[in-house]
Amino acid sequence: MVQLRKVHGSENHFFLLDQTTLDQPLNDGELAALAQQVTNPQTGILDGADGLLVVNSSAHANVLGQMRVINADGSEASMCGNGLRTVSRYLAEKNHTNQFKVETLTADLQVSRQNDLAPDVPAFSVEISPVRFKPADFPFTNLGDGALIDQPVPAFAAGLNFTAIAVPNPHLISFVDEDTMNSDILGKLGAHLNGHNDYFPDGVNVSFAQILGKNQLFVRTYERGVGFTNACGTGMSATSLAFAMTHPHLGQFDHTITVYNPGGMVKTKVHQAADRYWIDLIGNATQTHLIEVDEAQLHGANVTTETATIEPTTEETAYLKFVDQLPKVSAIAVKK
Ligand SMILES: N[C@H](CCC[C@H](N)C(=O)O)C(=O)O
Repeated sequence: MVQLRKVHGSENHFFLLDQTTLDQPLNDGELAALAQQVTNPQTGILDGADGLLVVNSSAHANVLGQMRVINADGSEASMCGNGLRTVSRYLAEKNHTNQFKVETLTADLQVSRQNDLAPDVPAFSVEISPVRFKPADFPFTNLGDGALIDQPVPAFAAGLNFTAIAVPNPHLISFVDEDTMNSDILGKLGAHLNGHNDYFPDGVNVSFAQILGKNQLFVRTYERGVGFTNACGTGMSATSLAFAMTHPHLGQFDHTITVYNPGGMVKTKVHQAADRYWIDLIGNATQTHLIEVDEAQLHGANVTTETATIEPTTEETAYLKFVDQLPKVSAIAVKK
């Protein structure tokens, strides 16, 4: 029997699998098949999830593990901000330490345990980088041959400006008013740019942001490979950087930015040094269920209520209590 965990950052839900506990790690095809099966509300368990976080060993110095991210549709992403917080907590508790690095597809990222956000609501800070802007980094086409920063793109939506930032997974961001936030524009644009389109051949995470005040945002994201999620960590991080770059009198570098989302709230801090940017993403790392299943069922993409034993923790109740005491900033409800 091996252990699987159900975890979330701001109600962006994942199953977490530590492959170092397996006799035989899953190959890439098996990982994609398992992600699609177990995250599907119909075929999986616990109302499904937004993706699968895979922990492997790392040979890099001062690095406690490697994180891979498989979206619900089986596609692999280079980064996952909410997921990295939960992987960091898992590795911190497994190795009895609170500050270290985690290897991701393009960089070893600094992570550290933070004070609990509330009783039984553990929190971590994770580095989001590298940050890129060139069309080839997404990739995107037909939007000019330089960075896309605060530009109108009528083909996407009339009257909106867009910014493209890769962290390093690809993000398209627009600052919008409340009516636009509550309209179907984000869902339609997200579906279009993640289907057959002339701009983002590999898809893109699309975020709409409302500016609530100085260093305060509400962000909603239509994620590549998933659709609407309650929060997207890299999306909120990229949006915070776009905020500081395009609204410098409201979004400040090196200041804490509070980012509300349909699943709760995180904090970000955007930094700029000579030739690079990076973002700190701080928020909950909640573990809602411990799951026991035979390794063979993982290889066979067959984790169901028949094959797995599922134990809830007390942390979801604690997290919802934390969310209840937050200011009500949006009518957009949590997606189950
Ligand atoms: N859907 C994303 C990966 C998950 C990122 C998101 N869940 C986060 O917390 O950053 C992509 O394909 O780039």
